[in-house]
Formats: sequence, structure tokens, C-alpha cells
Amino acid sequence: MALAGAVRCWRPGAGPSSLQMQALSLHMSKTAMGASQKDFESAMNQVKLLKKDPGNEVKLKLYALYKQTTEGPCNTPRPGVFDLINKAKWDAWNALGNLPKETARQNYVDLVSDLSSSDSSSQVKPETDRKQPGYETLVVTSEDSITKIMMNRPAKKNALTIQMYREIMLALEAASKDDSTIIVLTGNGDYYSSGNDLMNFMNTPPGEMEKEAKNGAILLRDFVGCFIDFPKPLVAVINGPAVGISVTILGLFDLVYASDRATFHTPFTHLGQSPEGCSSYTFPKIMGQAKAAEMLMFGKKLTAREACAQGLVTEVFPDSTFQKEVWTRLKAYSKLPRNALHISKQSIRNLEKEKLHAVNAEENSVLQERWLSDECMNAVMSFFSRKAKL
Ligand SMILES: CCCCCCCCCCC/C=C/C(=O)SCCNC(=O)CCNC(=O)[C@H](O)C(C)(C)COP(=O)(O)OP(=O)(O)OC[C@H]1O[C@@H](n2cnc3c(N)ncnc32)[C@H](O)[C@@H]1OP(=O)(O)O
Repeated sequence: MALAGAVRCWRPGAGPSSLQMQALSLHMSKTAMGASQKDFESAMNQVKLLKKDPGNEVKLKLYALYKQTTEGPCNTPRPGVFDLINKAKWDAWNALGNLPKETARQNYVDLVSDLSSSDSSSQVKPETDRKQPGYETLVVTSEDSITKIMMNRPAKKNALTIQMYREIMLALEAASKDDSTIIVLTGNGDYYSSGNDLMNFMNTPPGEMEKEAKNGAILLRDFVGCFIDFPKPLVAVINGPAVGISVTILGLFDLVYASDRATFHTPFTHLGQSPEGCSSYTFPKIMGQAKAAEMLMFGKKLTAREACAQGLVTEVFPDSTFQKEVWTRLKAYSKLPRNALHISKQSIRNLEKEKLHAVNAEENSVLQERWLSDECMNAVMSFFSRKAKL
């Protein structure tokens, strides 16, 4: 319901500190002898800062008190029977009868003060307060029975460094034991992730390439292994484009929600590499042989809607409402009976576990060789010399 006057500038989302300060000053004015014009103006500003919509009944009350304070008793003709909103507003104002302007002003200030107090006590704590310590490349938070693991290198499009692979494994390990029901992986900034950080190939001392490739294959095996074995529902919230390994492991998630801005790209051949993340097994199963080949062999980039049509993505949301819609959905899911949810996941996954580990091992041994190839080295050099971009 659109209400003029007192609530016409309704704007949820202002910061808690100014809100709390104004609530306090309103509370102080409430205890004084009578509300002044300044208190009234401050209360009008305060209304705009409320985060929680107080509902139509309260908004009508605010409207009526505002009109009574500024214009006195209702003095306009009653709107027609079909003009429902204006009629409700008129009725609320008219119901105040001959209430003196000063009393209406005081009541308005008192009502806003009460609303502000309950609004600030119900506010969500800032994310920094809930952040789990110990991660440099991630932000890990837990709330509403959901643990959120957010990749946090937005300036590098959340490219995965060696440290980041390790931190994701640690965060998953911790989340498997915490009291959360659902675990989410997402990205900070405009990308979900641009996949493996190609700098991982550049830090190798001369003569140590084979050893590093072997270590890389072990790291990758363990990383993908964590997703295969993860015991709780795992949800990918794909906030933007996804590349390489950040796409392939999606076949191991339980739900994949994507913004319509997201794209899905696995350019392994262009990089002289080969599929990982169990995608050589999961993708043909999910989307059929022909579509999987187009992605994994020929590097076809899919839009979010195409990825959804092919079964890789569960649902696509408009970018403008993505976060709101997805988190509302996930909060509802997180209230489902926890043990039943976890047991269902395990019965689905247990049928495939052995096969997935075998596929993971095979993919990694092929990749270990690929990383030593000229094709792979040339592709990496060419990215850093800016000759090539995806
Ligand atoms: C010896 C063996 C050791 C092996 C250890 C391996 C461990 C496991 C390996 C698992 C196998 C995984 C495979 C994959 O994931 S393959 C996919 C790899 N990803 C890419 O090839 C993407 C490369 N990036 C791009 O093409 C573009 O950056 C992109 C299209 C993603 C975005 O382009 P845009 O123009 O919008 O932005 P910029 O290029 O300017 O990017 C901003 C800065 O971020 C840097 N960046 C982005 N992505 C990567 C990346 N994947 N690796 C390294 N750096 C990346 C980019 O260079 C910019 O940096 P600067 O601001 O410093 O220039």
C-alpha cells in the first residue's frame, strides 16, 4: 500500500549505527515533557531508516498522526468506494477526530520510537561480526543453520590459488562438523570464479616441474575428494561467470542456483589441459554425451539458461533479485529436518562414491602429464603475455 506523507519516503536498508543513535535520541525525547517540532522532524527521518516494514496497519496509523499533526482534524471529503487505498487512509485520519495537534505529534514520535527500538533489536549482525577467523582467501560465515563459504579474491575474479584450494578444504572439513544444515559455496564480486589461478604454474623453480605437477595432482585429488565425500547438502550460489574447475565440480553439488549473468566455461583444450572435477563422468551423465563433449572438448561457453536446460544448473534467477530470492529459498530449506536431509544426501551419493573416486584419480593422472606439455605451458605463457584471453 503506497502511503503519502509520513511514510512516503520509505527506504529500508540504512546503516544500524545511525538508526540506533536516532532511536536513542527519540527515546530520550519520549521521556521529556512533550514532543517538539524538532522531535517530530527527527521521527519523520527515523521512519525512512527502518529496516523492517511495519505493516499496513501501523503505516496507516503513522499517516493519520502525521496528517493530524500537520493539518489538524480530517477536513477533506471521503474518497469514493472504489478508491480503496485513499479511503483507508482517510478513515484512519478521520478516526482521530478532534485529537489536538500536540497530542498527535507526541503519539507519532512515541510510535516511531517504539518501532525503532524493535527494529534495531531485530537487525542482523553485520557480516564482519559473524565471520569465522583464520581464512585469508575466503570469508566463512554461519547463520540460520547455513554455513557460507565465499571465495574472496574479487580483484582476480576469485581465481583459485594453492592457498585457496587448501582453505576451501579446511572450511569444508569444519562445516561438515559444525551444526549447520546446508553449506553454500559462492564468490565475492562480479565473478563466481575464473578457475585455477594460472600463476600456480609460474611459481615452479627450473627443474622442479615434474615434482610440482605430482604435488599439484595430489592437491587436486584431495580437493575434489572433499566434494565427493562431503556429507551435507552442498549448494553453489553462482553469482557471476564461472570457469574451469569452478564449473566441473558443480556436478558434485546438490543444488546449483545461478544468476542470469552467470556463464559456464570449461576451456580445457584451449589451455592444453583435460577435464577434472569428475566432469568426464558427471557431465555426460547430466547432459548427455553430445552436450558434454561440446563443453569439455570444444570449450563451448554456456549461458545460465543453457546450463539450466542441460541440467547442470537447478534454477536461474534475475541478477537484480538473485541474492534475495536464493537466500530466502535456502533459509526455508535449512529448517527441514537436518538428519533426514543428510541421510537422503548420503544414500544418493553412496551409490556413486567409489566410481567418483576412481574417476578423480584417473583424471588427475592424465592432467599431471598434461601440465608438463608444451601445449599447456604455451597457453599459460600466452595468458600472462596478454596474447590470449578466454
Ligand atoms: C605445475 C603444476 C601445478 C599445478 C597446480 C594446479 C592445481 C589444480 C589445477 C586444477 C585444474 C584447473 C583447471 C582450470 O580451472 S582451467 C581454467 C583456468 N582459468 C582461466 O584460464 C581463466 C583465465 N582468465 C581469463 O581468461 C580472464 O581473466 C577472464 C575472462 C576470467 C576475465 O577477463 P577480464 O578482462 O574481465 O578480467 P581480467 O583478465 O583483467 O582479470 C582481472 C585480474 O584477474 C587476473 N585473473 C583472472 N583470472 C585469472 C586466472 N584464472 N589466473 C590468474 N589470473 C587471473 C587477471 O590476470 C587480472 O589480473 P591483473 O589485474 O593483475 O592484470
